[in-house]
Amino acid sequence: MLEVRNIEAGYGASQVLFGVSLSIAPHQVVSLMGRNGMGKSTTIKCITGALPVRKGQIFFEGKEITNLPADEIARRGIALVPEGRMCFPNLTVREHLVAFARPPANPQKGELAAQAAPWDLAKIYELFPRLKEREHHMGNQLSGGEQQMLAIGRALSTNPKLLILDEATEGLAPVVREEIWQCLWQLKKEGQSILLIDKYAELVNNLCNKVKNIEKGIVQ
Ligand SMILES: Nc1ncnc2c1ncn2[C@@H]1O[C@H](COP(=O)(O)OP(=O)(O)OP(=O)(O)O)[C@@H](O)[C@H]1O
Repeated sequence: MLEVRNIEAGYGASQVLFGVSLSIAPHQVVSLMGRNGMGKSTTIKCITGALPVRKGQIFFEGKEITNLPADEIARRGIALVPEGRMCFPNLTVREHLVAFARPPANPQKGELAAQAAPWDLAKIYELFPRLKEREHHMGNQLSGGEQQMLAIGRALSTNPKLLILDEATEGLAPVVREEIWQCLWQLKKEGQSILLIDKYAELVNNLCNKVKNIEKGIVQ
């Protein structure tokens, strides 16, 4: 469903990606692993349209999406749970989960369905009962773990075909981290396609169908 072909990218005069290739089949969970500063987040920025690709191509469901605007890439069904969560301080939990919601893919239109049952508010609350309890709290009244759950819930509310998580368990208490990993297992069970960046190698290896390593901006 996603194919990244030999992309190159960087910031100003500094080149960070020197040839990253990566593919994700429907319902696969794939991880990009690598030491700090190797270009994992930069690769994700290129896929989601936040950073221009200088060379190479990216295809999603067979169509080229290289350097399309970020909102168009999101509309095609790629949702990002960004590093740092990026919850809005002045929106309630419920508002986060309805403001960005989108209906699921329509298989009758030839679109690939992302999962068996579409994500609506009830299903997101079932996955994260804590969000239901905090439904009327503002984004800035939540703990780090709750914000992370909200960031994942918000991404799921768009019924993405591909969910991308950038360091989703970073900085969380062990018990909350465990909850997020349980959620990822649940998503895998439901057939959600996922691209995951996380530094817990053993957990990543257990969960993922495929683990790719990035070294100095190169993934082969
Ligand atoms: N906005 C930016 N402007 C300039 N350089 C940047 C920018 N963002 C990242 N870089 C640099 O690009 C390189 C790759 O960064 P990137 O965030 O992709 O690494 P990463 O593999 O995700 O590592 P980390 O785990 O530390 O986030 C690093 O050297 C970083 O300093």
